[in-house]
Amino acid sequence: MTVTFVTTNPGKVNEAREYLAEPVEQLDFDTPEIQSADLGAIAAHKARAAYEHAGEPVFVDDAGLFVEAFDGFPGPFSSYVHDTVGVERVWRLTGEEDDRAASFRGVVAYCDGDDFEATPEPVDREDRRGQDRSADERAAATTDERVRTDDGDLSVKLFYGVVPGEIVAPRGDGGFGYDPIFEYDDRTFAEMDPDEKNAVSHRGRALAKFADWLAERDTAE
Ligand SMILES: O=c1[nH]c(=O)c2ncn([C@@H]3O[C@H](COP(=O)(O)OP(=O)(O)OP(=O)(O)O)[C@@H](O)[C@H]3O)c2[nH]1
Repeated sequence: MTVTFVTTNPGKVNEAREYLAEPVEQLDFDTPEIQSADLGAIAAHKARAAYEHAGEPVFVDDAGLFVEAFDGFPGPFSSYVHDTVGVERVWRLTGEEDDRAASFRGVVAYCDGDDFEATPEPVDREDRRGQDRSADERAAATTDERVRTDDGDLSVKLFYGVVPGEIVAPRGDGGFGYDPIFEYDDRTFAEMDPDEKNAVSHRGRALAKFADWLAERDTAE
C-alpha cells in the first residue's frame, strides 16, 4: 500500500523512502503550521490539515534542531532560522559557547480519519550526557508513540525520535538542512550515507516506530 507523505522537503522524502517498506509518494503541499514549543502539537495540527487537504491517509513530519546553550532554540523555528540566519551562522553562534550539545528531535504524525487507541511502549532513553531535560524533551523521550486528540478534532498517531549530538564547524556534503553542523559519534550527518544517518537519526527512529505500527496494523486487518 502506498503511503502519502505531505511535505515540501524532498530531503525528508528521501529518508522516508529509505526506511519504509511501502512505496512513499510525496504530496508537495505547504501545510499551515501553528506556533508552539511542542513539536507534537505542531505535527498533529499539520497532519489534520494535510489529511483534510489530501482526502486520503497521510503522514507528516515536524522536526527541529535544539541547541542546549540556547535553551532549545531554534527548535520548532528551525525551518525559519535555516532560511533567515543560515546554517553557517548557527554554527558561529554556537561555536562561541562552551556547551555545544544539541539534539535533533522529530515527530512523524499519521492521520487517516480513524480514531486510534493509545499504546504506550517502553522508554527509549538514549542520552549520552545523561543531563536533565526540559519538560517537553522528557515527555518526548519517555513517549514512543501517543495519540493526540483535542476536543472535536481528528485523532492523530504520533511517533517520536530524538538523537543527541554536538554542533561543529560544517563538514560533509550529504543530507540537508543542518546536517553539516550536527555531529554524532565523530561524524556529521552530512558525512554519513542516508542509511547510516537513518539508523541513528531522529527521523529514522520515528520512522522505525511508524513502520512497525503500519506492519502490525496491516497484519491485524
Ligand atoms: O540537517 C537537518 N537534518 C535533519 O534530519 C533535519 N530534520 C529537520 N531539519 C531541519 O529542521 C527544520 C524542520 O522544519 P519543518 O519540520 O517545518 O520542515 P520543512 O519546513 O523543511 O518541511 P515540511 O515537511 O514542513 O513541509 C528544517 O529547517 C530542516 O532543515 C533537519 N536538518
